[in-house]
Amino acid sequence: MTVKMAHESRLKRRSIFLKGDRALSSDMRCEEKEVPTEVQKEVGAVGPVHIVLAHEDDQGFSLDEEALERLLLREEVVDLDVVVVSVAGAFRKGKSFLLDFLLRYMYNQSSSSWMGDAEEPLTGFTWRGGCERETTGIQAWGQLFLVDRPDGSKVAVMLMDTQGAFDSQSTVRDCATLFALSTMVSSIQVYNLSQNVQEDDLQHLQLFTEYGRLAMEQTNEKPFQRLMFLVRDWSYPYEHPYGLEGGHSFLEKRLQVTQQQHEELQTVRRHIHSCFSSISCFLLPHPGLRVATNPAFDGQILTSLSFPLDIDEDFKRELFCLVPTLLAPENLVVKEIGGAKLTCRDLLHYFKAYMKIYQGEELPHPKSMLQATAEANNLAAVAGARALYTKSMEQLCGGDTPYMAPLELSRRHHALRLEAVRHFRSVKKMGGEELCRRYQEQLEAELDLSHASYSKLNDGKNIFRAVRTPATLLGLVFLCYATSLFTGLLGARWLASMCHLLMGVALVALLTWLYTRYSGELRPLGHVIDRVAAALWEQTPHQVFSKLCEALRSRGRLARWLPIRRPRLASNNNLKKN
Ligand SMILES: Nc1nc2c(ncn2[C@@H]2O[C@H](COP(=O)(O)OP(=O)(O)OP(=O)(O)O)[C@@H](O)[C@H]2O)c(=O)[nH]1
Ligand SMILES: [Mg+2]
Repeated sequence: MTVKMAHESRLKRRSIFLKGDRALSSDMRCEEKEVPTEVQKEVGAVGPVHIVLAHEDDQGFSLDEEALERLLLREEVVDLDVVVVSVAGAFRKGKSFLLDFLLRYMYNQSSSSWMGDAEEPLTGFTWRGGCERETTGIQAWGQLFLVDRPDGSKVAVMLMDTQGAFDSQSTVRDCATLFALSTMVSSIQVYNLSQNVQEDDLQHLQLFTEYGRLAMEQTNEKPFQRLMFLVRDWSYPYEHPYGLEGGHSFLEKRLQVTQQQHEELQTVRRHIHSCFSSISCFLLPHPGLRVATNPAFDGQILTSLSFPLDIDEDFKRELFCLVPTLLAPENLVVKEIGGAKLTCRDLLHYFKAYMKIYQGEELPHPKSMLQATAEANNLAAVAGARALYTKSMEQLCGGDTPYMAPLELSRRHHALRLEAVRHFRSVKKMGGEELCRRYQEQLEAELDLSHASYSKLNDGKNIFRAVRTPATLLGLVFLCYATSLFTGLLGARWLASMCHLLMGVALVALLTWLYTRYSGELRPLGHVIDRVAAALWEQTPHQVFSKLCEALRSRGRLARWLPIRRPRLASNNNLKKN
């Protein structure tokens, strides 16, 4: 084809476009325009505002409260009901590109030729070709649009663009946080997908919405409002035609729950149905290879002589249906939480509250599928090994078994611990050696703790341990009595009185202890008396006895009874040396 023929065919196609498309025909002109249009001027004057900022180095996200306040607390919108339209999904799938058409519609609400001038570059939310991510955090259009609804009410419409999920710099937690946050604050969430609705798309939606539901107060109502699956580059119009109707039949099939399905598939579908009050689907054709692959394409919807790049007719036609489906006054959905409509002022508060929850540490961290599976595998293996150990220990020294020598108990614990660890290691697990070692350490620590509590239980069965407190207190009573008699005889009355007083205290303590043991009441008091008695027991007879043994064993027997000379602190010496 010669250059002239190509030029002619382009012009011909342009005129077909102008005639064929009812709505677009009136406003579109073929002449090259140098003066920016009204829409261009308005879009250029405002621009997107970063309301949620993504921080580098795994620092998460933060809310730019001032920017959000500037947007939502404007006098003309602050008390109006708010409609929030958000587009979310994987990165590099044309979200910002689509939002720029939504912008054109909002700036040209009354006109049927809202798509704008044919040769006008597509501006607004930043979009571009290439394989690296563009949008980060959450951006809102720097102006809310006032719309009169058919019922006479006036609402403010906010358009929101989100960071694409699954790029190489974001963790699963980042993706879940942004998706959940945008779903929580929006009344219409567009889930932007490519080519088909795959099972993993549904699983991610389940994960992200569950993460959102976790941060919201529990109610019986569905937590989110309208969800639209937007399938880009739909290539099977012969099975399900483009648009809303084709999307409806397609989605009905995809989200159908049948008894033959595996439980896992049923759960995902039930979860999605339980989260949104209305779910729809729109099948959008491919915009044309030149849109997707040519770096020089700047969003013009019509071929120009200098840039022979244009958007496919099918795409334009379907886009022309899609945008009003979302934004026509009769289709707007006011944001509601817990059944109450939100004004812009309310939305600001909710935004701040939700952001705080995601910045805090009380929510669990969503994990990748492999990580979650590996952790579940390891946890199951730990539970199996722990059960094996506990069963054997219960048989050995459980509540209804007799007292056992502590040394023998410790020996059996070590043998069973080894067996449990061997069992843990023999179970096949995902996640590699590092993770396995971490869980093994956790298991070993748990078994040691169990051993400590079995030892205590065993000690409790020792009759001498059981009578230690009353024996100590009785001993104290007799000691005080004898001392008071002796000191009374010597004439040291005040000392005798002191001994009487101490004897009284010991007697009251003994009676209280007996009462707590008999009734099971005042247990903390009983525990304190036990501890004091144990301390007395260990400090006096036991310590004296052990010192005596040590002294007898040593050469200079009496030397041991002399006050201990403490060695000087090494640090002091060092200091002096220095
Ligand atoms: N295949 C295909 N490409 C599209 C479509 N819509 C836009 N594009 C192209 O996709 C590329 C990325 O567009 P963006 O709007 O920046 O994509 P995004 O999803 O916002 O990307 P991130 O901001 O990185 O998440 C651009 O080259 C667009 O021309 C579509 O429906 N199908
Ligand atoms: Mg983008």
